[in-house]
Amino acid sequence: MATNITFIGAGNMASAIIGGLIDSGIAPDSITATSPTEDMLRPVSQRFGVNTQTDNNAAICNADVVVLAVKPQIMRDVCEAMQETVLQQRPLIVSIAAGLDAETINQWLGGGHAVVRCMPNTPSLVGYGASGLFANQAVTSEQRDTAAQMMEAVGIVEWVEDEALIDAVIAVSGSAPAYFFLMFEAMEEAAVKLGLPADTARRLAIQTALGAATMAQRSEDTPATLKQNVMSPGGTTERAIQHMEDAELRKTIADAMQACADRAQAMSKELSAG
Ligand SMILES: NC(=O)C1=CN([C@@H]2O[C@H](COP(=O)(O)OP(=O)(O)OC[C@H]3O[C@@H](n4cnc5c(N)ncnc54)[C@H](OP(=O)(O)O)[C@@H]3O)[C@@H](O)[C@H]2O)C=CC1
Ligand SMILES: O=C(O)[C@@H]1CCC=N1
Repeated sequence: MATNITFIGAGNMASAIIGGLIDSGIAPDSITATSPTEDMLRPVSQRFGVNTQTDNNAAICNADVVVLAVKPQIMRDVCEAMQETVLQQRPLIVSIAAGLDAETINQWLGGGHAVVRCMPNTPSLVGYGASGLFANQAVTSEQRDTAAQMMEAVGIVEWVEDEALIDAVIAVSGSAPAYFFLMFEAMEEAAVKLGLPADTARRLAIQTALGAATMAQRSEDTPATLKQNVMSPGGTTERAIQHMEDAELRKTIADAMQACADRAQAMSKELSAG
């Protein structure tokens, strides 16, 4: 990908995408990351060998793609401070912020910009990311390809044509690595109560999740069938699954994902109003 990419913000999510891009063979000197202090930039510079900058405007001067990777709450100030340079340079803008729609970002940058809204997740760091993408009207097909290529370098990409669906993407993949990490915590705690050493329990739980995910990905069977295949009638799994169903685990998951999407919508209203 012969493209200069600047990441505004070098925190958790930007580092995950940068790490995935470097692993996929993208040249480190085509990537620049910014942060207000050198201290925050040292880890990405040392770990990935990318260019770093504390001045956002200087960092986007030669950028083809600008990835906005700061917290949603400071995005307005960050965008407005880059407005003049972005208006001159006209890069493709890729915003990864939760709860900020493409038009709000476009307006904060002065208007008329090609904006791709992207909802990635942290497994991008290891090449197993999952990103939902939405493009505004100004994005050309070439820019669409550039955005897709960038995120495909770190995982899978799904386009949505209705921007409102990005909130569903946040619920099912953007925030979802945390759901699985919670599951690992809970399984480890429970296995320790059953007598296993914590590190053994953690390794077994994580490997099992990896195995289940790989099977689900490769198999033509549905997750429901794969689950059924583990459940011997009258056996142990049936007992565990019945317990989860009785405890309304499905409803807990559905309610949690609804709360996630609702929060994204509320953030959008709060942040675009002011
Ligand atoms: N974490 C995740 O799993 C996901 C996050 N996102 C989105 O990614 C975005 C970033 O989240 P995350 O990486 O978790 O947050 P982090 O706080 O880890 O990263 C944000 C970074 O931006 C830096 N920063 C602050 N002000 C500026 C500025 N003026 N110019 C440049 N950089 C600045 C911060 O530096 P300092 O710490 O010094 O203030 C920090 O390093 C958010 O909008 C979030 O919604 C999307 C999907 C998943
Ligand atoms: O929790 C958050 O707001 C961000 C967006 C998706 C994952 N982390």
